[in-house]
Amino acid sequence: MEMAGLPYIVGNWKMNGTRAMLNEARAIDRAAARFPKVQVAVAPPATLIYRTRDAAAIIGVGGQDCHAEESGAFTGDISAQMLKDAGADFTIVGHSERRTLHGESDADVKAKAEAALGAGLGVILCVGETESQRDAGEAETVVGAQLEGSCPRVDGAPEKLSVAYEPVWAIGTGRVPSVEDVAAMHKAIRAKLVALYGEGGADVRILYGGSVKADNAAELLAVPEVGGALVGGASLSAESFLAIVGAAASLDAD
Ligand SMILES: O=C[C@H](O)COP(=O)(O)O
Repeated sequence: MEMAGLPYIVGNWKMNGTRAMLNEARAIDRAAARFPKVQVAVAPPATLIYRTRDAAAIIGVGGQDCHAEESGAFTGDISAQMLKDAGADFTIVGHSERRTLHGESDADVKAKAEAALGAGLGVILCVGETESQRDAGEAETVVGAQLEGSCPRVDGAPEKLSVAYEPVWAIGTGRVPSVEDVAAMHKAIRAKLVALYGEGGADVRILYGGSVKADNAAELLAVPEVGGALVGGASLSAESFLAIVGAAASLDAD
């Protein structure tokens, strides 16, 4: 379900949610019908993908990670084909929590992104600098290198690819970069995507993620080259997530 051009608001539930969370998914799905100019999706834990797909008619449903191989002796892992089979439309890859806590390299992330595209999934590829990298003035260099190393190189890659810029220091902290810093980084990401993919790189959606809430969403989503948001904590209740979806819808109406 690719709807390039529309703001893309994606909830990453991380390791949160048992079946009771399906009520939130249903509420998000029902409300999404009121916002046809916003593409809405959630990435529940893998255990809930099938049920979320079953409970929701309109919104996209995605995984939070996948293995690069299709099948095999990889205890605890889930392949892109399995996500697709469970009803996923897309998967997140390269989230900083995977890069940091699971030691995933750019090469690992690239292989995962290519596997996901090969399985017919959309991909949200995450990049972002740490606080010390930003303080050292290295943020754009670090993010540029992450993109070089982890962007998928397969035919038609850009069509199903989104990039999420998530400064590590803004995730779950309540801190967000200034709109100027977001604008500068998204501009740099756009230039890198065009360098990597040519014309197709101009259409890749670039999401912002990191402490997006109802009260800052409109300001962040209005920044040039911000094509949506990857939302963690505020996506865990339909009410707070829908406030962000509503902010995206109002921008479109302006
Ligand atoms: O994938 C989502 C991000 O890590 C942002 O999380 P957060 O909205 O809780 O800061």
